[in-house]
Amino acid sequence: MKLLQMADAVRYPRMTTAELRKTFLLEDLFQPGKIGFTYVDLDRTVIGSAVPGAQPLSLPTDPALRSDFFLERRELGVLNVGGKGTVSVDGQTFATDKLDCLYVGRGSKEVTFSSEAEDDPAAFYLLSYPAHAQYPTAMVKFADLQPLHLGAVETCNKRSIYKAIYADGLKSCQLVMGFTLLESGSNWNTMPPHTHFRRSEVYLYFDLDPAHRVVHLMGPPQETRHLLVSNRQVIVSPGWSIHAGVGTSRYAFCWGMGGENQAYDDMDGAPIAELR
Ligand SMILES: O=C(O)C(=O)C[C@H](O)C(=O)CO
Ligand SMILES: [Zn+2]
Repeated sequence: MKLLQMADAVRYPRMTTAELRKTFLLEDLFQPGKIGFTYVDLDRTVIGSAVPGAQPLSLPTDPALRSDFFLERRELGVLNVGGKGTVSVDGQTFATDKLDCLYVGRGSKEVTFSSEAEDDPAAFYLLSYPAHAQYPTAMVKFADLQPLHLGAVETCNKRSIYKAIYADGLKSCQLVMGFTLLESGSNWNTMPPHTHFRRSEVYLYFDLDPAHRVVHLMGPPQETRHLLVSNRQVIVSPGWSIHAGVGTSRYAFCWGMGGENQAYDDMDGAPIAELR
């Protein structure tokens, strides 16, 4: 497991492009036939991916966790952004299609991931935080999610927010997780932007053509920087940072949060005209 140490808002303005990318961007997820993780010291976030091939992949523990099994003191959100695949949790199996989301509760011991077809493998995005209590392992299908429609054609930010793990959906200790799909012709996400010092956030950009990029904006509203992000790469966004982006073509993204509260709407808006 890689260990990632976050920069703070004081050090951040003097960072080079390479330093910003090394600190806030995870570039090498979703390796075929592999499961892998990065442990971030911010909110004890663990970010990972599993792309099973012919053989299933098991959720391993790691010396960094000092636990007998991965979910001994943690909870896990799983979003399938690839082909059909199955997640098995202590003998209970969940057949997932693309955009189905699973919550795996603290205390779950044996978790395995498999693909239905090797030539169209499942791509499981994994996001985990410490958990103080056990909530039931459960899945929500994409078709059963009720989207929240935001934005407008005129501002190129028409999009649908699908909340999966949150107070009125799959229950969790601190993880809040869902994804946002942009309408054709709209390419801005989270604009106007916001911060929420009470929670850090993690964005996985996906369904982006390999030749295209998302220009992700980060930093305090009055001190922004940008990062050029490719398909299936992850941005870590501390509570002091905005997290917004504009694509050079269509994309989707999964957002997930951990921290002080689970109130999705608890955001401190940053008016566009005040951004620097
Ligand atoms: O497009 C959006 O707006 C989002 O998806 C916003 C994220 O869900 C978010 O930042 C939640 O805090
Ligand atoms: Zn946010």
